[in-house]
Amino acid sequence: MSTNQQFVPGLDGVIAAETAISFLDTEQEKIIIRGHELIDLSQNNDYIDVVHLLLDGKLPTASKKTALEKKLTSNYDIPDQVMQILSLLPKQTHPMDGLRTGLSALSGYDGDIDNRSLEANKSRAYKLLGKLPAITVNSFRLINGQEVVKPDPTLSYSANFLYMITGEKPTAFEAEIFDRTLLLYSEHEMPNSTFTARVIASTNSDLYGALTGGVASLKGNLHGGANEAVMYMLNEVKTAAAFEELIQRKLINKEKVMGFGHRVYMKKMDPRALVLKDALKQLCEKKGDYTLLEMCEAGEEVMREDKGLYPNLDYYAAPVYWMLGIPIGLYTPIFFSARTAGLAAHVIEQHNNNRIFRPRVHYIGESY
Ligand SMILES: CC(=O)SCCNC(=O)CCNC(=O)[C@H](O)C(C)(C)COP(=O)(O)OP(=O)(O)OC[C@H]1O[C@@H](n2cnc3c(N)ncnc32)[C@H](O)[C@@H]1OP(=O)(O)O
Ligand SMILES: O=C([O-])CC(=O)C(=O)O
Repeated sequence: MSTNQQFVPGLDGVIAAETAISFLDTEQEKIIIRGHELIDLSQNNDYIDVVHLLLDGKLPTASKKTALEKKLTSNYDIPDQVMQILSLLPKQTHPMDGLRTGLSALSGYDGDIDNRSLEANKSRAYKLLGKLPAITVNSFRLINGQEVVKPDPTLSYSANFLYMITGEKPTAFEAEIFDRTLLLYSEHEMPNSTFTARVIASTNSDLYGALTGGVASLKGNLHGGANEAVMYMLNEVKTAAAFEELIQRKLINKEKVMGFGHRVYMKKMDPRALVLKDALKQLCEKKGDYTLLEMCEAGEEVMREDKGLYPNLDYYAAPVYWMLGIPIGLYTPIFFSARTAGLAAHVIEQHNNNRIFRPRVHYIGESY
């Protein structure tokens, strides 16, 4: 027995929601976030602006921005018991699983968890965004047997995040590049993790549960996990020629090359990747060492010529994070942390106009 609907593997091209949050306009090659172009935002605005845009619907005025920064800073603290839970995790725990555990544990500290009103959800989202850098960094540190690091509220949101990661106060240049990566990762229409979060939210479940599911989705290397996979691949060799060979070998072995391809931009470069390629160039220039850029460009060329495939954001995020001195295990958790703004906006939108997701199947089992 089957329904009359056509089955589309991977739901390729299927419309899953009506949204006012974002849209990948492939015809005009624009990533639209609430009417603004993400690439323009990455040149003229910072992550905090985009957080406000996603959650409050418009870019902030100067005073709203200051208020938002204060709101985030005042929510930096993590309950000690959550840190204790994280300290009990075995050291082979994947950093994304550490983050997932910490995020999930925070739900028990929300005294208003059953309140799904717009205001309650928004306030919850901002509180979580305040806590995410400390949860992300300290879950990683505790799993690795390192001391917990406390946030520095005198720094900007992104500078503090980077400071907690590296243990050193970043230069303005480093903080700005890191901020740009957060901004570019903040929202991207209907990737697997957003769909996951919306599906969970559609049962009237809460933001913590929806986000926790989002972490699990983002961990996979076909999605967010690709950024760390790219860096492991780059670290396998030392020169552009060797990297070219490595990629060619992977293609001969019919392996997927991480950081390439995209469901929506399969035959074009992800516009966000170009921005981070430029950031990598700037970082190489500062260091006076262009090796990583040369390797990435060599990989890009082989993939374009041999497969007609182009880099996605993760391909250039990886070497940028490497050059900022960020441990590889934190690449995907940072992606999630930045994406929390977009995911929360989607969960709020789903709660505000909800119908439970419940698709059908084509049955191909035993006859009956
Ligand atoms: C920020 C992000 O999350 S971006 C995505 C990050 N993920 C990655 O970089 C992982 C590598 N890329 C991929 O696996 C895919 O391109 C995805 C998951 C991003 C998109 O998947 P889909 O839209 O389902 O495309 P699908 O996997 O069917 O690929 C279509 C064809 O291109 C090939 N292809 C796609 N990506 C790659 C790749 N990275 N390396 C080699 N071949 C690839 C496939 O083998 C397939 O070829 P075929 O038609 O000959 O079988
Ligand atoms: O859109 C997608 O499928 C994946 C992606 O690039 C993202 O989540 O940023």
